[in-house]
Amino acid sequence: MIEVHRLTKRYGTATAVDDLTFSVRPGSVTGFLGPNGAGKSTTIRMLLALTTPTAGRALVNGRPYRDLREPLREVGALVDAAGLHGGRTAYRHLHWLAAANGLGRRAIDAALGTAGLTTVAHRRVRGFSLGMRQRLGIAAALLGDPATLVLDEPVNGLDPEGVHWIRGLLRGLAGEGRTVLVSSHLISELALVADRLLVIGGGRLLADDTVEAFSRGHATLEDAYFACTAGAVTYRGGGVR
Ligand SMILES: Nc1ncnc2c1ncn2[C@@H]1O[C@H](COP(=O)(O)OP(=O)(O)OP(=O)(O)O)[C@@H](O)[C@H]1O
Repeated sequence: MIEVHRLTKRYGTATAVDDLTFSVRPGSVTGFLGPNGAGKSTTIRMLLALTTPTAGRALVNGRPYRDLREPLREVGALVDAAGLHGGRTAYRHLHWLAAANGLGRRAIDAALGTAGLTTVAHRRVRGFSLGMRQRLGIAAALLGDPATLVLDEPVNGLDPEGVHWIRGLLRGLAGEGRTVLVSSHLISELALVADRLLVIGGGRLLADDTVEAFSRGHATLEDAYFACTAGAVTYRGGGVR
């Protein structure tokens, strides 16, 4: 369970997240979307205590992330797969995370297996493709078998087989009763995998609804999204002359 209450982040005079309140429920996949600069990453970073809020609260299982004793057992997160230590093998990377959270070899092997990395577990991360790094980030998120998952752009860099795999994984995790929050710009992907949507723009909540209710009255989910965010888009491409 994720609860965000009146969460606000200001950088100088700019407000990245503006009095945001929502909760993310167990047993479903919740898509988190919004235009570039909407405040999605900042919200996720505050939830994971990577950024300090200016005001408000972000709670995982009723507590701020900082108060979780073994956080990987409660919330698994994929934030930035690029930030990996290239000299480490996939196994060592997970081992290092596991050790800090009281987790053993069985947890590492299970996470590597789920992420499809068993055969490359002892290769150095510097030789990994973007998709393999992404899989390693997801393995790290799954390491502690957490009830809550927060995945920022998990599809990024994955090939079609990987995209298919993550779709099944997310559905399966929600089916087990976990809370799954997924940010993505790929509306077509969210249409396939999400039960609910949280849409933000300019740091504010624009919609919090089921995919079905959000799309009602529109031909596609994409159309519904464009209608919802029309007033919140800062950057828009022009046509070809
Ligand atoms: N460290 C920072 N210092 C100053 N401004 C920041 C900082 N981090 C984010 N911002 C600003 O906060 C706003 C929200 O950014 P954020 O990255 O959270 O948006 P986003 O919805 O994740 O965007 P995108 O879809 O492009 O990744 C943007 O205007 C951004 O420039």
